Amino acid sequence: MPAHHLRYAVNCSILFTDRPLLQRPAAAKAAGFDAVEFWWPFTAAVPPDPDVRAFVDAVNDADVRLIGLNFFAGDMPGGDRGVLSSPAHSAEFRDNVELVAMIGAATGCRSFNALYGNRIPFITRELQDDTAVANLAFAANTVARIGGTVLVEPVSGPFPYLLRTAADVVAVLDRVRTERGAPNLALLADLYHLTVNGDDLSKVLAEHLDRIGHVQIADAPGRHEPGTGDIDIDGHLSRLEQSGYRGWVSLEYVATGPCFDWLPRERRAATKGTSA
Ligand SMILES: O=C(O)C(=O)CO
Repeated sequence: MPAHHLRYAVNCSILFTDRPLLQRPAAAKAAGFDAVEFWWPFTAAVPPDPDVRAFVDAVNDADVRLIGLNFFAGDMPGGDRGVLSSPAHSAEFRDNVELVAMIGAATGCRSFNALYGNRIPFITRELQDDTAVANLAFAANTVARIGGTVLVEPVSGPFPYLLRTAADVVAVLDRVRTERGAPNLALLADLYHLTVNGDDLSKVLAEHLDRIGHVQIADAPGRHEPGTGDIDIDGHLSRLEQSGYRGWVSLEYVATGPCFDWLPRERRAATKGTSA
């Protein structure tokens, strides 16, 4: 049994992948959870209305709460990890932001993850960073209308993703706040990505506690369920709770077997109506 009382949610883009996407919120409910999150669930940045309605209905009909949603992030299976810093994608991203805010209004979701993007050949890093800052400010101002927060995440992996550490992300958040006056942005602390990228988890969680808006977990190496690797996940979550973190902890791992055997059923449900 986990030693902390933080609330869990299931990432339905990486778990329950043996089922069609629209069945996953109900599968999460049947497994005992009542909070879910998704990466952008469509191929297009702005899919047809009936597809969006079907997604919203799948969440609401399953009686689960959508607590996190990624903005459109490009061709993820093809290696893209976000379009925030891509000048060629800015218009598409901003159209997506408007739609995400509508989905937030329809579901109650208030946390939205913006992947920064990979290094793009033949344009300067400065142009990518300036583009990302402008797009983040746009996203933050748009979701502010529904009381939303934009999350930014360090990501690991073989692609040239531009933000690898918590300090990289915090520097961007500071820039958006200072230059654009947008306060509703936060660090998404994914314990797996941070570890793989060489960040010192204890230091990051202590130093940036006040900037953390969301936490995701998977063990490392492997990105599998807690207990399959070397991260002291329970210890870090307990210290986070003791330090005052009250947000969600999302399960974002590739399951090696029965997905949730490590987590007693009575610890899966979160009290609906509480917010983070
Ligand atoms: O692409 C990933 O690994 C992510 O965590 C996206 O949110």
